[in-house]
Amino acid sequence: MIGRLNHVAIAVPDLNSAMAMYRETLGADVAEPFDQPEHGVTVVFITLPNTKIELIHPLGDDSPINNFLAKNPDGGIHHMCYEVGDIIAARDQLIANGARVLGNGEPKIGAHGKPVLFLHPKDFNGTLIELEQV
Ligand SMILES: C[C@@H](C(=O)O)C(=O)SCCNC(=O)CCNC(=O)[C@H](O)C(C)(C)COP(=O)(O)OP(=O)(O)OC[C@H]1O[C@@H](n2cnc3c(N)ncnc32)[C@H](O)[C@@H]1OP(=O)(O)O
Ligand SMILES: [Co+2]
Repeated sequence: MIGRLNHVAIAVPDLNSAMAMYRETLGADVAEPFDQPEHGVTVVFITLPNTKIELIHPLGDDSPINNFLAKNPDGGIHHMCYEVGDIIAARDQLIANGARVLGNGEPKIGAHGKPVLFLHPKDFNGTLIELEQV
């Protein structure tokens, strides 16, 4: 069901210093930040030859990453995003197998303009999984 690794997301307490570290220290191709109010985060994409890194920072008081950053004040790996061909078929198969889909179960449009869903980290060895339909 899952295909390519679309991105690895890292929650960061300071977007500007994280961008500078990837751009200057690690020499990566770092894009400009953009707000995703539907998701409660500000996002910066970093393009690597084989995948992307997504720096995420809370946007608004009820950001879904607030608790994570409170527990991990230096930041940390927040989720992995895997590509799927049909997100509704993937969702229904996951639910049938007992996995918990977060939110109301309906895909939202993600940072690439494509439908995304999240799966509960407690069902996947402590890893929050994002699915993106490509
Ligand atoms: C724009 C977009 C895109 O790429 O297109 C994005 O990625 S948006 C990316 C941001 N959006 C999302 O993350 C949406 C989906 N996420 C959520 O709904 C939430 O963040 C949850 C995953 C339900 C966690 O919510 P919250 O932190 O408020 O709950 P909580 O503190 O009670 O956590 C419940 C348990 O899960 C653990 N936990 C929480 N976040 C975790 C994470 N990222 N990875 C691994 N474990 C995690 C906590 O430590 C806790 O375990 P213990 O009980 O053992 O302490
Ligand atoms: Co993501």
